[in-house]
Amino acid sequence: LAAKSSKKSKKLASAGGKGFGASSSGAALLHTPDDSESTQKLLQFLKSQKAKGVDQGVAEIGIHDKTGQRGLFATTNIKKDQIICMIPSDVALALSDPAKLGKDAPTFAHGGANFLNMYWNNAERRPLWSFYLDTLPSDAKSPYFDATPDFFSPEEIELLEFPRLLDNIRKRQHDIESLAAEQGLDQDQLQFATWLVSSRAFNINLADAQNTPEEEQYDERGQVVTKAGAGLNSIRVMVPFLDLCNHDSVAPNCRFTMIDADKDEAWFALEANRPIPAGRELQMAYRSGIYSSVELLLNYGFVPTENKVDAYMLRKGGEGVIASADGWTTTLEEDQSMLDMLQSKSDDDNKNDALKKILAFRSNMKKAYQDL
Ligand SMILES: C[S@@+](CC[C@H](N)C(=O)[O-])C[C@H]1O[C@@H](n2cnc3c(N)ncnc32)[C@H](O)[C@@H]1O
Repeated sequence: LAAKSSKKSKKLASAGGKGFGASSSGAALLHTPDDSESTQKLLQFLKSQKAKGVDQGVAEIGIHDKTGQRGLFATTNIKKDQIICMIPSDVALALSDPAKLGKDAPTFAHGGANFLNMYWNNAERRPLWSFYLDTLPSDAKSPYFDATPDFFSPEEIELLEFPRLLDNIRKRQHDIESLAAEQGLDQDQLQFATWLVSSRAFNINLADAQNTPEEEQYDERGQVVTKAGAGLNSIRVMVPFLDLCNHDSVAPNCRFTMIDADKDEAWFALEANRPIPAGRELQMAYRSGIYSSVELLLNYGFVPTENKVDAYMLRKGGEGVIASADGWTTTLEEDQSMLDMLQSKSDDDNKNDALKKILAFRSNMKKAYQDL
C-alpha cells in the first residue's frame, strides 16, 4: 500500500484537548460501548500492532442508543485538525494485488470476488485475518446488514422509479450473476461480499500525488463514474476500525486521510474537521461527500435524511434523471404520509425496511426539486 498520495506527517494529538467550542452543534449523542468479544479481540489486535487512538483514550466503538447502529464515538474532547486515530496500513485488507493496481477489480462485484477468494473463503489466510473478519456482518441476518436495492424484489426495485438508480441496480445484479458463473462462486455469497465491499471499502488512489485517498471521478453531469481507464491507479482496501465510521451528508465532523503514504510505515487515519466534544459520534462524508442519495442507497443501503448533492445532481440532469417532480407517479406529500405511517408501526422483523428506504429515497428526490 505504498501510496504516493500524501507526504503528510502528523503527530497524534494527545487525549483530553480543551479546544472544543461553539462550532459543534447539538447535544452529545448517547451510546453504549460495544463490549462484544469480536470487538474486544479487534481492539487488542490493533493495539498490539501499534494502532493509535483506538481505545477509550480518544475514540471507541459503540452502539448508538437511538438507532442501534454501530459506530465510532469520541471519548474525549477533540480539537480541529487533530488526528483522532491511526491504523497501520499493513493491517488493512487490499482487495486486489497492489502490484496490479485496479486492473483486476474494476467493479464492486470483482472486489467482492477478491474478498471471498483472498480472505473469507481462503483457508490459510482466514485465521490470520479473523481479528477483523469476525467483526464484519456475516450474512443478511446480521444487525449491521443494510440491504442495498439489489437485494430488493423486482417489484420493489420498480418502485424506486429513478432510471439512473434502476440501471445501476440491474447492472450490479448482472455483474454478480455473470461473475459468480465465471468464477464458480455461490451467487448469494458473492452478492453479500459485493455489499460488504461497496459499503465499507475505501478507494485509495495510488498514482496522483495530489489526490486525497477518497478522490473520485465525475462525468460532465457531476455524476460519480468510473471512467474508462479510471480506477487503474487505485485499489480498494478495507480498514479495520475506520470502516466503523458512519456517514453524515450535512456536516461531517471528521475525514479519512493517509499519513506517510510514501513511507514503509504508512497509516490510515481519521482527522477532525472541527472541534468534537466527548460523547459525540464521529461521522465522515463517504466519498468526500460527493455521493447523491442514488449512490448512497445503491452502494451503502441507506438514504440520508438530507443531502444537498441531490439538488446538484438533478440540476445537472442528463441521462437517467427525472427532470421534475411531475415526472413521478406520486407526489412528495403522498410518499411522506406513507413513510410516516410505516414509521409509526412497530416492525420488529423489519419487513417494511425496503419500502421505508424506497419512500425515503423518493421523498429526498422530490424535496431536492424544491432547491433547484
Ligand atoms: C462503513 S459501514 C459503517 C459501520 C456500520 N455501522 C457497521 O456497524 O458495520 C457503512 C454502513 O453503516 C451504515 N450507515 C453509515 N452511515 C449511515 C447513516 N448516516 N444512516 C444510516 N446508516 C448508516 C449503513 O448500513 C452502511 O452500509
